[in-house]
Amino acid sequence: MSDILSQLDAVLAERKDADPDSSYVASLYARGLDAILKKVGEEACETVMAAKDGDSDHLVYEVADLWFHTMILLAQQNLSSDAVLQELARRFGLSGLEEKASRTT
Ligand SMILES: N=c1c2ncn([C@@H]3O[C@H](COP(=O)(O)OP(=O)(O)OP(=O)(O)O)[C@@H](O)[C@H]3O)c2ncn1[C@@H]1O[C@H](COP(=O)(O)O)[C@@H](O)[C@H]1O
Repeated sequence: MSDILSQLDAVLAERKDADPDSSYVASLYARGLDAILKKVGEEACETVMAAKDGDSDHLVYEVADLWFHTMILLAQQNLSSDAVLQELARRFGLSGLEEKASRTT
């Protein structure tokens, strides 16, 4: 299923050259970083509210919106979901409690 992330990454990269009037993603790029960050913040709040509702379909819908907008943020910063997947892979199997205890700062 992570294939959809790489397919979407490819679309998000293509949209950098697209007409903002013909693409939602291109319109967000055109509005700039602050507009993208505002959408990420809104979608994070909507995710919290959906979780509190206890409606699992609604929660999945809102998390999809949040992932989508964070992927736009990564693309705008010349990154992709692959960097995040690699970071999660690096952490895999590393206990969060042990990692916290090993921090020097
Ligand atoms: N996955 C998505 C996706 N998820 C959500 N959205 C859009 O994100 C927008 C913001 O969602 P909201 O629920 O906040 O809606 P809203 O309140 O009306 O939005 P705003 O007025 O605040 O912008 C809506 O227009 C949704 O349709 C998406 N738009 C596009 N994609 C993917 O991105 C691809 C490229 O899209 P375009 O750039 O539009 O061609 C598509 O083929 C899809 O694969």
